[in-house]
Amino acid sequence: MADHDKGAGVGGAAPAFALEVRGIDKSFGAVKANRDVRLKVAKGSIHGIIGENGAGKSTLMNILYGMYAADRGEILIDGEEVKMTSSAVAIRHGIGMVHQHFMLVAPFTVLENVMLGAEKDFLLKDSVAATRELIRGMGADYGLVVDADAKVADLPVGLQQRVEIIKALRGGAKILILDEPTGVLTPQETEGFFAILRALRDEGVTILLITHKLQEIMALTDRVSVMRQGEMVAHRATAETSREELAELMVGRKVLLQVERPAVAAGAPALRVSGLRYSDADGVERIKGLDFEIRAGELLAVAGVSGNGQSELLDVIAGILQPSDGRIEIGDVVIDRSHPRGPAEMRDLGVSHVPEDRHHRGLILPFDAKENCILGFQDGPAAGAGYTLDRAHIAARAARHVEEFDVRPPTAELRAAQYSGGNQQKLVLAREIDAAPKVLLVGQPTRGVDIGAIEFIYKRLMKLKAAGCAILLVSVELEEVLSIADRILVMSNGEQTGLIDRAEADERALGLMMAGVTSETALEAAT
Ligand SMILES: Nc1ncnc2c1ncn2[C@@H]1O[C@H](COP(=O)(O)OP(=O)(O)OP(=O)(O)O)[C@@H](O)[C@H]1O
Repeated sequence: MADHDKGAGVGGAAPAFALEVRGIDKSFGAVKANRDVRLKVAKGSIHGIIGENGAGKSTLMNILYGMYAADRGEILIDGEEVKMTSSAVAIRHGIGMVHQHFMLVAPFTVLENVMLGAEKDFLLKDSVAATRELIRGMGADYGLVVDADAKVADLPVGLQQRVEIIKALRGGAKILILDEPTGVLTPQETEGFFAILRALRDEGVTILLITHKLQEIMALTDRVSVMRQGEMVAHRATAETSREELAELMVGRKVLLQVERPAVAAGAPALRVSGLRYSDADGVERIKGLDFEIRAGELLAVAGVSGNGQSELLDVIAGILQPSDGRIEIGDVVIDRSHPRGPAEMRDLGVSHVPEDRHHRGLILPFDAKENCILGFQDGPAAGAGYTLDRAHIAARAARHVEEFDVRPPTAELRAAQYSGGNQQKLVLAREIDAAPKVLLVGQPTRGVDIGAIEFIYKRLMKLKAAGCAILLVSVELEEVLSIADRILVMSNGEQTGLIDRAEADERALGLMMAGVTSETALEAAT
């Protein structure tokens, strides 16, 4: 085991460990997801767990939470060994977990969700009043403020996450596991979330945080452990390491934390959007008049707090939603209310789409990677004679995607659900980029993706740009927007508050525009 620990135990009494893991092994068929994993987590600390996609982080957390049985190894809580045979056992021992994909019941209220599953326990007596009091207390003590009577479906993701945390803590959890908690949060929500975690730590809660964002590790954690290919390869005190060192420990080589943007001379307009409006089924106007164009070889990034119309913009251009007013032009083809086009027709015009939600839109999780690699392309060369599919073509195509996009494990035989999050994202990107699109629509391309894969995805996007593709990218990550965009469109409440060159932009000005300030005022205020 390559367990080189630096900066541990600086004199004084031996630290108390809330959690200790010894020699955990776990295989899925031939895949060794965890190998002799060892970990010690100090009480009342925030401990980061990092590693590439597929390194085995979620597997380890699922074992700690009793969702998977380890093949071998021990788990100690407060120094006592516990057989984690189910989540109920984990919860009884004070472990709470917030999953990457929330597990709330959308039509229920916050209160109902917090009660769900605990009806028999502490909430049985006078349960509604007790739960209401619990939610109020969590707000007062930790900043987990949320309206108990709001319907979960109506809450922004940041508040839904608070509900998940309240649920995880409701039985008095002392160890909180968070799997990629900020992947879906806006920068503003992330700040609030950090404050909550610090408040919890100050109250003695031990937090295990899985994240791909090294700046979060640096800003928030006390210690950090690195996993690679199923093993724990290093442990560090956060104060004694750097983003660069952590990136290298994770990937096993130096990683470029900056993207090289090739100088591409922009060509003819490939996508033009004028006076675009969209109203949803309830008549609420989500897009309120957008005007922009993207030339061949250009990358336009849409920045904004999520829920400000960006998702709808991608869906309207992809042909999933129809505009209520205005027009879209792809080359010389016009799409408007009287000339609507569906997703298949947009694809035929050369528009590829990497949707924001890979689980619901990008993949069919029970299908294998081969089947997923032809979604939307089943009528092209993948089609065999009559109503059949050309299996040999599909297998070759999937194998190419796996190879070119470095999908791990390197096989197209698994069901999409069995790949780790980042590898699922690579499968979607591979399918859409392989179509050599004229226009690529991408939503949150690096959500849940590790640092090596981010570097790779950016390179592929730059290559596509160099080949003359016009790219429209939606991202809540300002760092991402600033590092890869040529121009930036800012949306706030469905309106276009700015369209500026990247060279003119900085985080402050963008933040102001995202809050609804127009670009002239924002740029002036930022200088
Ligand atoms: N239920 C499963 N069945 C089969 N293989 C699985 C299953 N869950 C995980 N694996 C495999 O185990 C390995 C570790 O996956 P895991 O999800 O733990 O990685 P991770 O570090 O959390 O990755 P990511 O950062 O992408 O979420 C991967 O190779 C994955 O394909």
